[in-house]
Amino acid sequence: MTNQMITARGLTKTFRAKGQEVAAVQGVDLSVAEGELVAFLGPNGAGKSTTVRMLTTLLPPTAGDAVVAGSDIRRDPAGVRRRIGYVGQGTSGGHTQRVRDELHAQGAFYGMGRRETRARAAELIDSLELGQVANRQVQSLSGGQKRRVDIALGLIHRPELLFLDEPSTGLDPHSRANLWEHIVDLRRETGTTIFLTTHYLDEADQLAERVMVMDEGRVIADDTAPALKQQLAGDRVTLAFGSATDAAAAAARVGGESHGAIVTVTAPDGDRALPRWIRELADAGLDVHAATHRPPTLDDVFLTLTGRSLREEGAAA
Ligand SMILES: Nc1ncnc2c1ncn2[C@@H]1O[C@H](COP(=O)(O)OP(=O)(O)OP(=O)(O)O)[C@@H](O)[C@H]1O
Repeated sequence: MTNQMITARGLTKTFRAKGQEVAAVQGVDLSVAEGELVAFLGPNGAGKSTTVRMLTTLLPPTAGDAVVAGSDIRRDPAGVRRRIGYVGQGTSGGHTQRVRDELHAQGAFYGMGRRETRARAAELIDSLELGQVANRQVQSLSGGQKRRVDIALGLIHRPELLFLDEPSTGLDPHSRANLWEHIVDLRRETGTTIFLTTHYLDEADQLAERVMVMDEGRVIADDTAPALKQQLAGDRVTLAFGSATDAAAAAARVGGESHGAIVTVTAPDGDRALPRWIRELADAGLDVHAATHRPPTLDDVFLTLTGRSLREEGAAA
């Protein structure tokens, strides 16, 4: 049987701020197996960071329990902290120390010996391609380099489980892609279990073996990205007609929606259904002038589940 690295049951956090209650996390159940790379996806304010802060023992839950890397978060928080790495949002913001010294200090913090710390720091500097900047002050680095230093700091004590809270927020697309490559490589080399939060759909889609979608304090979906897309969204097919009347008649036949002369329809195997629809509609005297087909995205999944688009919310934020 696979060992579980995280098991949480009924995890709940209610904040009281200015006389108001905020139900940030509402009874979350989750399991992460050893070696998995899981993305925790959701819009701003969904409760992702609050969940991670409870799992990493930075915040006591209002209710519920969790066992993380073999220790109970309430009974043995020190045990959890010893075995996990945590990279928060903007951890190494304004450090005046050099990269290498920062890593050495972190090793000492975890009680590692001098020789072991130095060897481990050198290894991480190498695998995260920080060699060129190892003697520079952290505060002088680019956003992408700083995030790689954050990850090295989180990994210095060889944790079994690494939490990355929005690792690529604020990075340009090139630096984000570069950071993902490093995360994937590290994972392949070390087998570290990784739990990352993100509100980037493509990040969750490309990086993670499993995606948990969170909204308004609850986990509303939990599966692989292809399974979520297939089960909850389906292919999106768009058909164009010569008139709104034709489109309305066609929509009724194929089970889609018409907007002016355009029909949109969602189907599990839209690519295969398309030629059949075109034939059947032509037989009924409804000429398809143009047709497009696109596979579903995680945003379609979120839209199906919540009626809202995560992409628009992300853009608004
Ligand atoms: N210390 C706090 N006091 C009061 N409310 C809080 C506190 N921390 C978080 N919240 C609220 O809890 C909810 C969940 O916040 P959380 O930061 O967990 O969301 P998130 O999914 O991580 O969002 P983001 O993607 O913006 O980081 C939000 O409504 C937030 O305003």
